[in-house]
Amino acid sequence: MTLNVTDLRKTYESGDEALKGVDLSVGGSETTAMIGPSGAGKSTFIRCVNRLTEPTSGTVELDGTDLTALDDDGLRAARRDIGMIFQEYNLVERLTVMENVLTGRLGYVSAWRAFRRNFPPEDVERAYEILERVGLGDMENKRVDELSGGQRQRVGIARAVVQQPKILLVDEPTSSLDPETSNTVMRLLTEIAAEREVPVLINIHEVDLAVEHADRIVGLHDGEVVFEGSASELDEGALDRVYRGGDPPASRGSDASGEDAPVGDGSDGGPLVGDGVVSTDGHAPERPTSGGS
Ligand SMILES: Nc1ncnc2c1ncn2[C@@H]1O[C@H](COP(=O)(O)OP(=O)(O)OP(=O)(O)O)[C@@H](O)[C@H]1O
Repeated sequence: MTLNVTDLRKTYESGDEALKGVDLSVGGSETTAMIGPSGAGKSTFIRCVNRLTEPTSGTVELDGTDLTALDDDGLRAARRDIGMIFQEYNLVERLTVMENVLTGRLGYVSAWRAFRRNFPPEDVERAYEILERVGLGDMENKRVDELSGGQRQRVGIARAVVQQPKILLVDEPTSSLDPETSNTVMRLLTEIAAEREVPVLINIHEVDLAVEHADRIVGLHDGEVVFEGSASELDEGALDRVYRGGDPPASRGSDASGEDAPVGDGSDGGPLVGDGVVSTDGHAPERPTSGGS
């Protein structure tokens, strides 16, 4: 499975240019982390990939099919192949863990079966297996509103995986989790990518988590990719470009080691890392006054 994004642009109705021509390929069972300061365009990018937000121009090819050219039916079918672990695709609070996971199969069963909650036995079996895999083996009957943040995120992962997607898109999976749980969730995502041989694209604030878990890091600044490489290549210069829009280096050199993780205490305006909470460029992105699209 390969996702090929070419020259993706998004200008909101407000005139805000959130993406200014982004190219990105993701494939194999690779975990790609997208980092960048608040307002860089990370969420816009991931939402444009599955067209929750309509891109202004550019192409998004999933195994050769351009998603931007699909009509509603085509898009609905294509979205079966995209597992989404998104904040706003949140869980249904009053339903059980199992019921939430099975909603991942909704794209495959008829509306009537879904309404009756009458899922095929193989779907139920698959849901049990996945719950076991994410460490919620005995929790299928718990209501989601009784779970911890980490457990909820695991339900979200199980729900995306039960769909048997060809790619996983993940938006800020750890933003409300403590550091230890964040690590566990990131590890789970990368392991599942390897086991199921699907690529994972993760938007993540915390640079240290990206460095530790991702195979590849993509840095966005102001709607443009300003870094792409391995964790060890993410040196001070690269971080400066990502978080402060510094100039690209004349010649590309890398002397950063993996253990010398490029993290800071935020005092220099750079990424603040260490307690699971990151302040990026020190100020929130300006919201357009018109409300936008
Ligand atoms: N619905 C919208 N309407 C208008 N402008 C928007 C909308 N959503 C985002 N923007 C603008 O687009 C730019 C990119 O925002 P986006 O949310 O994609 O960034 P981000 O990197 O995900 O930031 P964060 O890490 O804070 O979530 C920002 O300038 C933002 O104000």
